[in-house]
Amino acid sequence: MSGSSPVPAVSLKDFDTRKDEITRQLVKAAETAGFFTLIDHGITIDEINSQFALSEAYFALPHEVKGRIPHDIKTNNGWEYKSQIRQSTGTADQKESFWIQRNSEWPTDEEVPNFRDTTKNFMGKCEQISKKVLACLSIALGFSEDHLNKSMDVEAPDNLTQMRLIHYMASENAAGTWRAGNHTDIGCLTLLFQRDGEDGLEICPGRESHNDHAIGDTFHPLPAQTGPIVVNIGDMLMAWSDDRLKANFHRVRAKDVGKSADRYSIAYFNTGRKNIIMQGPLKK
Ligand SMILES: O=C(O)CCC(=O)C(=O)O
Ligand SMILES: [Fe+2]
Repeated sequence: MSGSSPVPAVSLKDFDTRKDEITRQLVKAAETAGFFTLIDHGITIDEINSQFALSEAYFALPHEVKGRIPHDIKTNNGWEYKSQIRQSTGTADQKESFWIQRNSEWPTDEEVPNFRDTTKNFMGKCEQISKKVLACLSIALGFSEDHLNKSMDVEAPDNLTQMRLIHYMASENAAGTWRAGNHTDIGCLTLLFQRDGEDGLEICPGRESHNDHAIGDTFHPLPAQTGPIVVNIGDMLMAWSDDRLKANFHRVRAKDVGKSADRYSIAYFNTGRKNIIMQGPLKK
């Protein structure tokens, strides 16, 4: 690991002609750190900033308005406030978040102008990028190029892929609390957007051995940058690759001592279809 980022940056430039090289880079990172960043992915800084502006506008709404769509685990849609308790910490993450799927209920244009159209468009771009990565990983695993994407069809009514807007509230002397406790992602592949200066994400890449929830293991900060997309392998893809691709632990911290400003992040969780059975190459 070197430089300011503990994970490799992979460029998607000229994807069609560089697919073999990109595949090699992606699979190497996915087999070790379980994390990489994507650059030249086609979403502009303006588009990313606009999506974050909508997220800030949404979270600035009064609790009564956000509570109009409460988080529902059956629909994967809605707002939660300091409610997610991680197994690793047993305490609630110090954050609020809004979960959305394509067929979700959305804030109205009066509540947050253009929220729905802009966010749907942004989700569509995340889907296109995810498709490229999943095509490469399918090939690397010895499957046909469309193997992983077949389980992902976002138009299918049983698709569970979702976007999550996250807001970590400003805090002071946060020792003993977590913005997001140690965890691996349960889905297939996560795309995460951060903004310059809003650090706090820490990852635990390439552990040779691990203990429960990676407590006591070494975590490395992954500096926040507007532009590069942080991508990580989730538990599903680890299973579907017979453990070859690694779902690694990560967490988000505020400063133990002193003030931490608000932090916003946007995660796109490729989760796949509920009614499709997937197996790894060894058909275990
Ligand atoms: O907000 C972040 O940077 C990470 C969020 C995360 O890991 C998650 O929601 O699964
Ligand atoms: Fe995560």
